[in-house]
Amino acid sequence: MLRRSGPRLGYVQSASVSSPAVEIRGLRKQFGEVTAVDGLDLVLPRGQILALLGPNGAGKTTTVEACEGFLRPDAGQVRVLGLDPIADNDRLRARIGVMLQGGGAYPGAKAGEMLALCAAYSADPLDPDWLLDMLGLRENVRTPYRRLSGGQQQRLALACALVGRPELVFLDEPTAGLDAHARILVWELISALRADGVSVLLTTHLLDEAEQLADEIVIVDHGRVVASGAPTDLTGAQSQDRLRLLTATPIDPDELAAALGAGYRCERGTSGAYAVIGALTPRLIADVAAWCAERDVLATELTAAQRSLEEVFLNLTGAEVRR
Ligand SMILES: Nc1ncnc2c1ncn2[C@@H]1O[C@H](COP(=O)(O)OP(=O)(O)OP(=O)(O)O)[C@@H](O)[C@H]1O
Repeated sequence: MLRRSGPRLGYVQSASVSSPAVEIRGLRKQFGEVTAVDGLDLVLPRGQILALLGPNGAGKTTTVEACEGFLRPDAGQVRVLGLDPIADNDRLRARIGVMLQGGGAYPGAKAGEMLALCAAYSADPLDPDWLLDMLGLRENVRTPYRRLSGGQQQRLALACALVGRPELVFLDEPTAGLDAHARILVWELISALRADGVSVLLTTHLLDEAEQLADEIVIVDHGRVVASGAPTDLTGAQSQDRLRLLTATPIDPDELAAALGAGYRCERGTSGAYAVIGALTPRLIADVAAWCAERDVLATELTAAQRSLEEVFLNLTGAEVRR
């Protein structure tokens, strides 16, 4: 668990504020014929990390942009740090950090200059050199933005979002395109934010990222919330009632389920394994093994399996690719 480990940013946010960091009620946004967000509710309490997960086109970026004040909702209410992101935009700007894909408008500017510029907007910024060190960008201080690699640009965008000591940070796919080392660096930094009481709303396609970092995961599809909860709530709810069975030769799952009796189902998974769903008891394991033995089927694996977040996600949003 990365949480509470790693570096500290050294600016502790007060948790004793009553309004949530983000509160969205009934958000709707239409683009022509396309309903991007369709009555979405979401609450991010102060000092927590919330990960928005969803297939391509699910409405994640639209939701985040409504919070950042870049988009006017068609209906619903959005409050950020207790304020209206559009009407109170000037007051909010200094208190939130936004990680922009593409890093801003100065492709010729050097990395160090860009960060210094972002720092100049804050009354009490973090030390830019320290932040560049933290993100492994020290050697790129004099590199023009357009010459940075994709991963370096991504990390610089994160540094720009954080340098003003924001109370709340919006991170849109913060580790997209990063190599494994850089991803761990960024994960540590996000954990450090949480340890300092900073609230984080992030979107990601990486299920392990959401599982590692988030206090709360919200899965959206077709602009609506389809599931939400702590990672362990989403994956663990059914961990005690699934048996994963791998066999050397195929079996008929319906026949096995019928033999096990009422209260049991058996499904064939995509990887060739079977899942027996029902009360997980010592008797069940013995019965499944005996059923295989009677049919001369070699059971190569029999495990009390925990549903992965990926299974939960695919189950809720379907397995087909979105465009
Ligand atoms: N400015 C826009 N004009 C027209 N359609 C838009 C606009 N912005 C978003 N959409 C559409 O709204 C829907 C939701 O888009 P959004 O970018 O919010 O999804 P997303 O969940 O962030 O997707 P991805 O994971 O691919 O980034 C998509 O169908 C998208 O094409």
